[in-house]
Amino acid sequence: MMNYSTDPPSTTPLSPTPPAIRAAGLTVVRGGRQVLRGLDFEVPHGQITGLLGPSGCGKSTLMRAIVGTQAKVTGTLDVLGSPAGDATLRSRIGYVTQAPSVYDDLTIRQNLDYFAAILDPGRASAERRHENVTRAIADVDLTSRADALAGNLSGGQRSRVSLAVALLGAPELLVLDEPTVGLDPVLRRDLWNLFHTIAAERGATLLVSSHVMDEAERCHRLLLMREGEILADDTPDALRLDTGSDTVETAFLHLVDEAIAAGKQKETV
Ligand SMILES: Nc1ncnc2c1ncn2[C@@H]1O[C@H](COP(=O)(O)OP(=O)(O)OP(=O)(O)O)[C@@H](O)[C@H]1O
Repeated sequence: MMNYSTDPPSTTPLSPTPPAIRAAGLTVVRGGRQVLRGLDFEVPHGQITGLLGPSGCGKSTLMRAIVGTQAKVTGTLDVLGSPAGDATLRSRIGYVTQAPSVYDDLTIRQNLDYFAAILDPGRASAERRHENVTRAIADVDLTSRADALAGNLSGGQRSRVSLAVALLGAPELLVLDEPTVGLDPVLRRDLWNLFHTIAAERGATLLVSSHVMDEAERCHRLLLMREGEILADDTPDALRLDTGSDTVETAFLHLVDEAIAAGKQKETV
């Protein structure tokens, strides 16, 4: 096909954006057992990467290693260009664990005011803090409950308060451990829309774990895990195509069967 572009050809090649996360030979030992076994992968910048796999496969452990709270990590793990756990990364990463970390005796707004004051202290930034808190509460659709005590919220609402706390500092990387557990389908859809807005408009990178395979379809890329290993690292479309499957769930099951068969073959050789 002819190229009718009148733009001059670029003389300096564009340097590719470095990945947000890069792991090589990443291993984690917990309770004397290797729970992550020599992982090699990259998470691209500005996209939503889903971390999927059955319960106990190592998703939370991998997230803890990425945010720097996991002990006994060996191999290479670079996050936003620095080694995982580096002190300079603290304000650049938002992390939401499976257990919501909110103060029950404070309202939603008071919880956020408290964390905002830690992130951005001082009288001079009071107005900015107020704006950030109001925006983060609206982001997670809790404006109408802003003055409710956190102790009186449902489980799903409490997880959304934790997510709002993580959004406060406008982090470059958001690490979300099963953020949609216990939420109804409408809220799940709204949260996934919010994740896409955060990636598209703020250029943030999101790593979101789930064991609900239909959420895989909402990600730009997927890391499929099983028993401490990465089974696949690709886009949902490529995974379905490569395995001749209609859904990511069927593709995952196909890959599990392949891995089991390969394991058996190794045993018999
Ligand atoms: N504190 C601990 N001490 C020892 N082993 C642990 C500890 N926490 C988790 N493990 C083990 O590490 C492995 C990975 O656990 P992890 O919590 O990372 O899995 P997961 O994929 O996040 O599971 P889930 O979806 O159920 O949260 C599991 O085999 C688990 O038993």
